[in-house]
Amino acid sequence: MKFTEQLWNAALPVYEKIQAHPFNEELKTGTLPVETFKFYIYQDSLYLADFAKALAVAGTRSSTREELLEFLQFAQNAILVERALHESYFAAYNIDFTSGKAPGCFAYTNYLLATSTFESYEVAVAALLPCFWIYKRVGDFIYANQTTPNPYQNWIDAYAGEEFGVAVNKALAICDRLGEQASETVRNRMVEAYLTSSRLEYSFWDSAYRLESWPV
Ligand SMILES: Cc1ncc(C[n+]2csc(CCO)c2C)c(N)n1
Repeated sequence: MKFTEQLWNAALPVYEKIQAHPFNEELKTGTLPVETFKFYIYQDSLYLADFAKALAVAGTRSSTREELLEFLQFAQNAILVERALHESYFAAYNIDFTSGKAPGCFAYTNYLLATSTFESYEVAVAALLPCFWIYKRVGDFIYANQTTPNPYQNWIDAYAGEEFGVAVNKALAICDRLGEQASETVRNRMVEAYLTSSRLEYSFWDSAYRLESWPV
């Protein structure tokens, strides 16, 4: 069994909860309230800026130039996606939030930044993988089962698209190589990191669905 298949199995219960979460269910049927989508887009733009930094930092810790280049390309792409969000959705929906990161976004971005900086390269890669893989699987699921016409079509298309699929496969190949070469101890830490990020992916959607704010 490939190492990434082990990761998938370890976090399968979390993935199933993500796929069935009312945020994704309502995105699929097009019934998600627009205020919720706006809140999510705003949080995602804050997420992507830090995610790009975490990818770049993880890349600097790789042992090959090929992987450094791939991570820098992922990072560049995350910034371009963030810019596209601003140019399309922020303008179309008149988004002008100033509230900053909600707790769900804060927890996830800080986990990724800390892990990519202070953990081993292997563990950092495992922590970054759910951002790619879970999004791809959720995107494909929603794309295949969506109600059309759907007000969130552009968003759905981006994550079910061919281009994003290529990036996901590259991230998977890197993680498989690292997992196969790692010791048992490192592999266990990679599983733990993958699981934590999967839980934080869930929390991110749940936070947006609840329009989460700080209790104080
Ligand atoms: C919370 C959250 N998690 C994952 C993604 C997906 N994503 C956006 S850009 C990118 C990689 C670019 O190379 C990935 C995987 C997201 N948008 N928001």
